[in-house]
Amino acid sequence: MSGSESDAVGGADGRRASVARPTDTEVLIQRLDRDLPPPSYAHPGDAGADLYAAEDVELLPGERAMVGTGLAIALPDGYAAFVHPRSGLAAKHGVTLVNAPGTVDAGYRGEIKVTLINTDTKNAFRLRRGDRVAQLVIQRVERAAFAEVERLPGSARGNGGFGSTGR
Ligand SMILES: O=c1ccn([C@H]2C[C@H](O)[C@@H](COP(=O)(O)OP(=O)(O)OP(=O)(O)O)O2)c(=O)[nH]1
Ligand SMILES: [Mg+2]
Repeated sequence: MSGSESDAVGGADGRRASVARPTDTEVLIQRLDRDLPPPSYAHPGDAGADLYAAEDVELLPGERAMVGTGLAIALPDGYAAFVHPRSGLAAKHGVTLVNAPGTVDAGYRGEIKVTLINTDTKNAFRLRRGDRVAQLVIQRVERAAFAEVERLPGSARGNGGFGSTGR
């Protein structure tokens, strides 16, 4: 086995149909690749909607690649989308994202891409077009008004970090 899950390209897979609810935030999507399914939540209550690979990729041990998803989106202002790894690929194959989670800005209209890396030291990983490659989490985000001061207010943690509380 190559490690590929071989989801059907363009398959009307009822199991993964996302049913929109009235409380869902509308996110406009454009399928740049019409043969791939739209992003979909596998279960009600899932935070991540699966993204599909638009191309075949083979990653040798330690190798990385930018993988297209054939998807572009327009988020409402005040939102961002985060590209997260799939835990199954990580646990079974050591395949994750170099920049996890990748940040998709609300103003970005290009194709969402996935920076896949094979961290396995022995086995190559093969992904086929149509396989689920990553998941997209949509979140509201705050914009900061950065206010410069001479001295920051004190806190219980202070400057302690990087293991300051022990193992
Ligand atoms: O995993 C990712 C991360 C980013 N992007 C896209 C959407 C995002 O809005 C844009 C820029 O991402 P980011 O700001 O993280 O990258 P950068 O290196 O700072 O590039 P830029 O100078 O274009 O901001 O690239 C993806 O498609 N996938
Ligand atoms: Mg940037």
